[in-house]
Amino acid sequence: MSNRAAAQAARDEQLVSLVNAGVYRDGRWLVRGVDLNINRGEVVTLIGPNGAGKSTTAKMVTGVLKQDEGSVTRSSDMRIGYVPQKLAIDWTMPLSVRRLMRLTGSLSDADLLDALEATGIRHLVDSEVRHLSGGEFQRALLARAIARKPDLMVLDEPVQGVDFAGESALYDLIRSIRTSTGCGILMISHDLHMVMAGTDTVICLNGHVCCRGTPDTVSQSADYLKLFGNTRSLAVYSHHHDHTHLPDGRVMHGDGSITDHCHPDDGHHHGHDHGHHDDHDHDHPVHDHHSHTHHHAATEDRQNNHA
Ligand SMILES: Nc1ncnc2c1ncn2[C@@H]1O[C@H](COP(=O)(O)OP(=O)(O)OP(=O)(O)O)[C@@H](O)[C@H]1O
Repeated sequence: MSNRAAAQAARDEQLVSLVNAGVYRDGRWLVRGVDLNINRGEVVTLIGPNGAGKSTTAKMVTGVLKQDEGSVTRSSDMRIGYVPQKLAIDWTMPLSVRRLMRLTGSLSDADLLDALEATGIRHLVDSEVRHLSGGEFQRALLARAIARKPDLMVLDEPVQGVDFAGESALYDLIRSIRTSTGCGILMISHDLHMVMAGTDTVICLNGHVCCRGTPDTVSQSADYLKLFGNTRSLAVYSHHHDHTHLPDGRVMHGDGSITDHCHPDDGHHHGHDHGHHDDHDHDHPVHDHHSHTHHHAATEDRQNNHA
């Protein structure tokens, strides 16, 4: 059986499932009411603005954060490869790609070189990490994750610091990793951008699930168009939230009107009692929250070192 057929055949195998999952910290819900399944061979992308709960949701998936309500079920022997948004690395110290690959555990030379080969940077194995370009660095992080042959890859902003052409190449690479290994992939992105093309399922978060579906379904759905604009190209390539969560939990829409919910009559708030989402203080658009600054610190450091 070809790799592709094998990946296809295994598609029904569910790797992780979140049902009505939420995380409550410091007196508020960071994210709530998340339903999410990832099957083997499937690419699921979380989109949404800063502070929307994308990383928090990914951490529930990996088990780094435990949900405060709802359920999270993981396939028992699942291996997870995580590509973080930032790395706590001292960029003033010399660090080769080879050592970067082994920072989190031992790895045979063969597996190490195979992974670098798969991401197209085998020739850089002895290069200094701080001298890598943005795209090469992201490839090194991807290689580090796939070297351990994960069942599920979680990629937090995999194209940051990468130019437009490099971004397209990286998404191609991520898709090819999915096809050749059959792993499931959870990606996080700030906006739809190019991520749409290679994604099976898009879940848009804004403290809760705003909308979801295949890229085509999402970009053509009345709900999506209502939320994000009414031209398809705009819908696919740029993602605008047309509402602001006020500190008191109510929602101000683009036209200035204020309601208790983002889109009270369109059926997104399914099943559970989501009304109480908006009873909490999730003022996404206004907080310049520490985690964002924190997350990007290493990238900025790295870029400074490149400068
Ligand atoms: N451990 C924590 N304790 C308290 N608050 C937290 C914690 N982790 C994250 N937050 C807050 O939860 C909210 C969601 O954060 P999260 O990192 O999930 O957002 P995000 O969608 O990934 O954002 P970005 O695009 O900026 O990375 C933010 O307001 C953040 O400050």
